[in-house]
Amino acid sequence: MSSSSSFRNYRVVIASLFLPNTIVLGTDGSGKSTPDNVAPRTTSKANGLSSSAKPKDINMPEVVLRLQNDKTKPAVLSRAPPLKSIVEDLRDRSRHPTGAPTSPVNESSNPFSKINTPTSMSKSPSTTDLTSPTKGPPLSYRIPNQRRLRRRASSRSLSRRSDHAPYSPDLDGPNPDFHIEPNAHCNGGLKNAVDSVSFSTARAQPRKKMWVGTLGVETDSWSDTLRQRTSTRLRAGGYESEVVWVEDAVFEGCYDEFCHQVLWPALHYAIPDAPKTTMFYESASFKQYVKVNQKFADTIKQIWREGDVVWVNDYHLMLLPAMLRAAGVTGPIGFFMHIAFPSSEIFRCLSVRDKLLKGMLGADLVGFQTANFARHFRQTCSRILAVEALPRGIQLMGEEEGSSQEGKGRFVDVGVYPMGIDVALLRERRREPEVSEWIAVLKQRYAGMKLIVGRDKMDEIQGVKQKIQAFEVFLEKHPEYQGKVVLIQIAIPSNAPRSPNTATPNSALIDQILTTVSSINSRFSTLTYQPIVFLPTSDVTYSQYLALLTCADAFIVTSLREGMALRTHEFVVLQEGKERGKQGVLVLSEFTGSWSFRGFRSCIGINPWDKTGTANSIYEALNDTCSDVDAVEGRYRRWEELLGWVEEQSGQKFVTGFLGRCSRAWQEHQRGTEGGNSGSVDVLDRSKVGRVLVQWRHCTRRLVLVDLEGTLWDREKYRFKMKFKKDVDVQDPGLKAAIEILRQLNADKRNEVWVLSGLTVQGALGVVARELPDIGIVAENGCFIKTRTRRGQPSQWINMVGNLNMTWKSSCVEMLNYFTERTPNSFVEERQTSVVWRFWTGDPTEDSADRQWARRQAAEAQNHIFDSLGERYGLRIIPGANSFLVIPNNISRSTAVGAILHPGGPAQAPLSGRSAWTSNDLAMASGDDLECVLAVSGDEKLLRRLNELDTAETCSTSGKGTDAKWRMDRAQVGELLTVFARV
Ligand SMILES: O=P(O)(O)OC[C@H]1O[C@H](O[C@H]2O[C@H](CO)[C@@H](O)[C@H](O)[C@H]2O)[C@H](O)[C@@H](O)[C@@H]1O
Repeated sequence: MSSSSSFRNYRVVIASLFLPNTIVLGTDGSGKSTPDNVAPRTTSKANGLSSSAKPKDINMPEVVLRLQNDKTKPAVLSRAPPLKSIVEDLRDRSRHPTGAPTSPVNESSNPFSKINTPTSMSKSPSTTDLTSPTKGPPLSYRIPNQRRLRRRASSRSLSRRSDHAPYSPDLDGPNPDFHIEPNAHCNGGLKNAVDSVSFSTARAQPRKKMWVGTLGVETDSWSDTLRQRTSTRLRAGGYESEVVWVEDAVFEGCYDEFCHQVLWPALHYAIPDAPKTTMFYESASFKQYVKVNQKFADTIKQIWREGDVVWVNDYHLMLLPAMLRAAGVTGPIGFFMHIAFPSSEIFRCLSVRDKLLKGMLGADLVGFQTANFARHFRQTCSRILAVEALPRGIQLMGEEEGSSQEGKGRFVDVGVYPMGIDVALLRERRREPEVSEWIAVLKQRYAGMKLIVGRDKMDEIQGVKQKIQAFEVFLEKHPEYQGKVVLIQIAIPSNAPRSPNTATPNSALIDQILTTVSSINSRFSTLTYQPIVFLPTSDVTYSQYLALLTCADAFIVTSLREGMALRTHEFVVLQEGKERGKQGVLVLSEFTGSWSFRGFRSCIGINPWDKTGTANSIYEALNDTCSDVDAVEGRYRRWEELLGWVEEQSGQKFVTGFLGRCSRAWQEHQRGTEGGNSGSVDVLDRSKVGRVLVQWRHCTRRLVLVDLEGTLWDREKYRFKMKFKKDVDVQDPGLKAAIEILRQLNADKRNEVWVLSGLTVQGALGVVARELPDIGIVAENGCFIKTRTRRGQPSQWINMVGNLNMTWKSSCVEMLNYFTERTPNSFVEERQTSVVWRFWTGDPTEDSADRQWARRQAAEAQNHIFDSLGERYGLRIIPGANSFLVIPNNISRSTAVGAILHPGGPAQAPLSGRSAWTSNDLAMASGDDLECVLAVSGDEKLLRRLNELDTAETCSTSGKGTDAKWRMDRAQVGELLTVFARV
């Protein structure tokens, strides 16, 4: 695949831990199984919307809730039970000691009730009937000790069919029945976003997709035949899924332990509570994590074909990109992190930090939900792996200077791709009659009351405890709201471990939350009022959920950290159609991805750690009586702004933006890879130089621009040999050889030679200037230009940056002195307008602990300088293998060359009254006679700029990704320039 046109037909392989659909053994509710030879349910597309058969999990990214089947819908709704008093309710409960919910929801028909909800919650007296605000948990309710939330505990179990007649699948039989159902565990946000994109019609969009993932059920006991039959069924059109088969125990170690107990908290910035949580940052289950990732790599390798784009999703698969590369996947690979990414100070606590980062860096593009997460990732890579972090991504160093692989590093793009929802589909869903019916029921039940709604996972990260506590403070501070406001909190089971004997932090937390809920309810309840209604997700249908969001006066998210928070986007859309100014208010934690977008600043932001502040915000959200025109208008405008952003940041934009960039990044990286597949950047060597010489030979005017150190002159080698003694450069035979080549080039009157350097005007450049007075020199990366001597006019050094604020230099040197003290044999080189830190003066090919230490120090130093001075003074840092340079942003060789080429530029030679370049020949100013430019440089910016000239032959010597027309091996620069000098 060498051109972008190939991408019009590409297939996207979406790797995500769970497939969108799963296999359930036995027949479905209607007694049907899914025959092997019948076409699967198809997903028809109309206006880009999925109209796949129900039940479907639309816009439920945080947990998959399903529509209830027909049994639960209008018939029940239209006969909603009469409003009962708490006395009646308690009487009912005493008749039904299990506390089984009496809501219209037919729980048995909700297959997710047995998956996402622990028995302890789904059957506990804490569950309550949505339609009855007066009902609730008995005040003394507590979770029994043995209860634990086991998020996926039953997910891989075969006993999911409790809603039907007992079923014992005959797994040994030749053809056990099975059917296909939506997978409760798949990332609903991702699935909805992918489904919102047309994979067949649009140009420059993927034509096909293939999901790769696990089923989310236990499969150890499945025969090979059953595996084959189910794999074949899911592969077919309509499902387009490839199953990754993982042993149950391996999956459990990977998912329940490593993902949920190590990665989940760490990536959400949770500090280990050592020594209580011994497994927090170090876990033997990493081995299982590796195995699961490897299974994915093996499976993808089998189906991967040229032209595919592989899209790896989320923290469960951080090792996969590098494994795919190792397995020989040569096409584009993208990695998207759906959850948060912490600062390096937290990430560095993970014992397997290097492996995880290197795994992700196997991708061409690594995407995050917010700029902060992306920045953390870049800094973490730079600090932990000592690689170069640039605003656009990570430059991997490749091999060290001097080795045969020197400079052959790879670039990994890092970008921000905020996830969004499928707004059109949500609107379609809310128009369904049962949603309206539930809206009517809720309005009647909660008439005269303010409704606050929340839906969160029951773990430390999503801050339910903080929310409940803040709500209590609110009721205390504003007694006028007692009896008038209800918080309906939908609880998603948390990521608790499976081990039956472990008392987990989560079970303690849930205990704490439910105790607090009980205590608040006992404090503020009356005969007809209960302030908090606590519901497990399994007790809420999707229609009820949409109705709740529609009726809510406020929606509150108190996450302590979160990747995005798409439920808030749903809330915003569902406020549509309300009377102007009556839209509900969003109260949103500042620590969510959603909050970090400008478009979301119209909500009420809260710090969830600040209970009083949150309580005040609840008051603010509810107290907006909309009585005066300004308030009405203000409320409406705020909601309108939120809606604008939700529409703008759609799921479709997320998918097409990420995949489009991933393909382009891969193409760019191909160009930058020596001998890359695209073949678009040829190596200019002896065999090909003839192609350039054809034109060169006939030019009467040639501009030669060549980098000195690192390109024409291997300075470091000699300096190392001479132990970096002062003024050693001027005696270097390599410098003399370089001067000789420049002399030969300059001897031809048709050539105007310019040397480009990062060195100061003294030292080596002083020697060049003395030996070759009539060539031009750019020193200190563009800070100084020495004009050429021609026609008797003396040359002179021009300061290009006389007006620049250089106060940053002393602070920078001070910081570097600190690092120098800790890094043996390092030193600071202060230049006029830049500072260099040489952190390694030993053997450049050495890979010792000392050198690694020096590189880590360098990464650390770069980050300190960048964070404290970079933005303030507009500095950039250019890292090298053994040193890095700190220089103002607006100084570059490219700018200097611009000044040389531009007649009115600052390099205008004062004596000639013309620009440095045109001083020799006015005709050049018009470009008429500018027949040929030869540029040999490692400066990509400069080469790109020169590419704009038709007559330029640009050659990159950096070994990195390049837009130059040619690549040139540094070792051959002298020899090739001699060829040019002779023609
Ligand atoms: O619980 P897991 O199976 O380990 O999955 C983690 C969560 O993934 C999804 O949420 C994340 O992605 C969402 C969409 O990009 C984003 O809005 C959210 O903030 C992320 O946490 C999934 O929706 C959750 O149910 C999973 O718990």
